[in-house]
Amino acid sequence: MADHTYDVLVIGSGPAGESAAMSAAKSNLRVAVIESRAHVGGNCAHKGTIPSKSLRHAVKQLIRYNSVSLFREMGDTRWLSYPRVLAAASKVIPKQVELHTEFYIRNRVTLHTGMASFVDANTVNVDSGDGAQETITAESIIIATGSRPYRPADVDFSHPRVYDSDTILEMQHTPRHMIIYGAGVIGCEYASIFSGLGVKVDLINNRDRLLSFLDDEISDALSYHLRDSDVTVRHSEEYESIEADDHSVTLRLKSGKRLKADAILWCNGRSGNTDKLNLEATGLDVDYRGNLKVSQDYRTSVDNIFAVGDVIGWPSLASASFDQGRAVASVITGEPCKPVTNVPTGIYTLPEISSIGQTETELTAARVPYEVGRALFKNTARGQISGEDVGMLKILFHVDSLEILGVHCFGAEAAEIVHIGQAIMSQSGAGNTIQFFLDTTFNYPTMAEAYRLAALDGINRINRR
Ligand SMILES: Cc1cc2nc3c(=O)[nH]c(=O)nc-3n(C[C@H](O)[C@H](O)[C@H](O)COP(=O)(O)OP(=O)(O)OC[C@H]3O[C@@H](n4cnc5c(N)ncnc54)[C@H](O)[C@@H]3O)c2cc1C
Ligand SMILES: NC(=O)c1ccc[n+]([C@@H]2O[C@H](COP(=O)([O-])OP(=O)(O)OC[C@H]3O[C@@H](n4cnc5c(N)ncnc54)[C@H](O)[C@@H]3O)[C@@H](O)[C@H]2O)c1
Repeated sequence: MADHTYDVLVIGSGPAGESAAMSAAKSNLRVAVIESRAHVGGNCAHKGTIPSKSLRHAVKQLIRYNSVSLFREMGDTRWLSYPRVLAAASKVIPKQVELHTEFYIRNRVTLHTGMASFVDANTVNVDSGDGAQETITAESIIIATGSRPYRPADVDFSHPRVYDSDTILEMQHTPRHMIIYGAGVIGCEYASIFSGLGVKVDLINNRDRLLSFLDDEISDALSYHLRDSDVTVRHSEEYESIEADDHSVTLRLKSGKRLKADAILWCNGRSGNTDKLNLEATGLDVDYRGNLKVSQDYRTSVDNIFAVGDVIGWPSLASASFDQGRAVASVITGEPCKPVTNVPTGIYTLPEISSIGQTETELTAARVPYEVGRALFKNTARGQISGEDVGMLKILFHVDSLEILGVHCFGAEAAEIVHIGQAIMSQSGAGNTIQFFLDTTFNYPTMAEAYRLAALDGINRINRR
């Protein structure tokens, strides 16, 4: 049994754990990371963000090949199987692992491979699974163990027709018809992926509209485009039972409906990875989803134990997890903590969706006098040239001060485009104004032109009053 002592011990090597470890190491602290998987990168690189975005990219390329008339001179439209697209998409994972492994080497962060469990508030046992055990002590411990798909006990996930967002990355055939249960971000993204491959999709939503945190117009646009891609969205439904046999899977809904398909993808929620940590040894409690509660500076109720990333719940994004990791390292090194707020939304459906700031519904409820400036991608030169002309940029701004209050976008590269608006919104005082887009010369033709068009549209609406 080996013993090690560090200033900071991080459990988990996803975006939250990695950025906490690298930040602490750069402040000359002795840092170690424990990771149960053989490779670093977390669920982000192996099961979540990276494989799903890579799959979606491959599908998008296929759709493009099949829809652009110029390519017809090279041959007929093509169909690719899910395993084939998956194989192409999976190539990015080892590249990610290599990239992230280098960070540990360069920053002299020691990596221990095995399952971590607490012995006490400063001591963690690492079980490598082959009988070897290590004991590690550290002054500060950061829990960054992430999350996994939530699996209700009455659904048989061992059946080869029943998948969740982890096991779908092992599916070795292409269903003709798929049910996606849960229309959160993961469900909507996979609905785009499978419908893009020509799979008939039934998307079951527990709520009465898709992604209800989005601006209504954007949510409606997503519904329209999913329908247009042969996805049947069923709102306000809940499952009664899921039964699978050799030939099909049957989903019974509480409303009395019965749906049959070749496979079902369960996308209804996630649970924090805390069950293996032996938290009893520290006195820490978790909520019913296995998540830890932290204060503004990411400290748990035990003074030297911190938690960041998916294991603390909302917003459960890789983007936010990276920043939470850096923030917690600054707390440990005694610097002021910058809590991670104002996180943009980037949803990689087809079409892509992204937003920052308030929605029309929120502004109306708060009685803020606002105006809307819109630009349709089909009216931009870049959109017309690229053929990616489905989409819209919408800027919400205060009618008196012209302060930008929200930016909502759907269409090609929406997740990139939103950052221009975010940069202006983050300017203090009079720096945050829609006027910026009228006073600044942008490259042409670019999708950024949509900001100028939207600003002109908005200002013209005010001038017409
Ligand atoms: C399908 C899908 C798509 C997504 N797409 C996006 C996206 O487009 N953009 C975005 O910003 N976010 C996205 N997310 C969310 C994003 O992946 C997560 O927010 C992010 O991975 C959380 O990072 P983390 O560091 O908290 O944990 P994770 O990435 O979950 O990593 C935690 C690590 O801890 C390890 N671990 C767990 N328990 C122990 C233990 N006891 N001992 C040792 N090691 C342990 C795990 O093996 C894992 O490697 C997506 C998620 C999913 C599922
Ligand atoms: N592009 C992106 O940014 C992106 C892509 C995919 C996933 N994600 C992140 O992954 C997270 C999970 O997404 P999702 O679509 O699975 O779920 P979701 O958070 O939208 O939840 C779906 C449903 O499951 C329920 N639920 C969640 N956890 C549960 C639990 N442990 N027990 C019981 N019910 C539970 C929720 O209340 C909701 O009704 C999201 O928070 C999202 O931010 C982000």
